[in-house]
Amino acid sequence: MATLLKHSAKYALSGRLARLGVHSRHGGLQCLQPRLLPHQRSASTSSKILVEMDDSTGIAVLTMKNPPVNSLSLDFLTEFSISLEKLELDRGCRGVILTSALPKIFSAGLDIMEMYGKSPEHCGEFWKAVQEMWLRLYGSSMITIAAINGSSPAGGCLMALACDYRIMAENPKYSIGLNETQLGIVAPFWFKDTLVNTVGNRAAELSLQLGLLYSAPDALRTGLVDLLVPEDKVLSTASQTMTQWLAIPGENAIGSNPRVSSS
Ligand SMILES: CCCCCCCCCCCCC/C=C/C(=O)SCCNC(=O)CCNC(=O)[C@H](O)C(C)(C)COP(=O)(O)OP(=O)(O)OC[C@H]1O[C@@H](n2cnc3c(N)ncnc32)[C@H](O)[C@@H]1OP(=O)(O)O
Repeated sequence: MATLLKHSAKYALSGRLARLGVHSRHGGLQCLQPRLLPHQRSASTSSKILVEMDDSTGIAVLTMKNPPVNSLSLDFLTEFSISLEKLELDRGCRGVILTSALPKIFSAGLDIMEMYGKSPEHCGEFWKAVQEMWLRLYGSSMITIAAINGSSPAGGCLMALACDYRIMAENPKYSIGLNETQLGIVAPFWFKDTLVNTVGNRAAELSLQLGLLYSAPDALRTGLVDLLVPEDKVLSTASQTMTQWLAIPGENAIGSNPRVSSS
């Protein structure tokens, strides 16, 4: 029942998502290997996204590679949503790890150049693409883990928040948060809701009103991220964590998520 509710809530998020249908990708218990063996891997790449799929575990690593800072441009967002949709349609894919190929940056958030001096039509298309990215990630029927290996302000933080679990590099130079207020912007309500659902009301109020960017230790204390690990362990820890989540029987890890399920 919980699973069905999760599915119906999730697919109600977007008419386009409804096309994906309700099917189970989370079969019984499996013994999963955290490491990817070369012969079991497949990779697909677009210019800004690399997807590496391990068929033996059902774990895909989606790596953002849009230098210099993985800003969320219209092109990037389009490629991102297409990549995620392909994984969603792949019944063999059960979990996605989201990470960055760039040193020091997870994502700088929305591409500022997409919002400056552009036509209303372009802004509308861009905004739709931002919403689509969030809907696909937040409403995914796969387990999603953000492997945050760099700074992640504003829309970059939203991406991480839209995942089921967040693992961040314990580098004192990295920061994360919905800092829109500091930029003279009010974070849209669904940015706010995603934050509230993660850190609770009071922490979200302070965070949004002051436009706080948290250091990695403060992000952990606030609950913005779930785990800090040394920088070179972010991806391997994400892989191990994913294996644990995918070992939860049936669809219970997904179905018991309160953000999309009411029983
Ligand atoms: C119905 C229609 C409605 C339409 C409405 C549409 C608009 C709606 C608006 C509402 C939006 C609300 C929510 C907003 C969310 C956002 O995400 S806004 C973006 C917020 N992000 C930032 O402000 C990030 C700013 N950047 C940084 O803090 C730093 O750059 C960094 C990421 C920490 C990296 O620092 P560092 O390594 O020191 O690199 P830099 O030298 O600073 O930058 C390198 C180059 O990258 C460019 N750049 C940085 N961030 C962005 C970005 N967000 N977009 C585009 N470009 C970016 C930077 O300018 C540098 O470029 P060059 O000078 O050319 O090298």
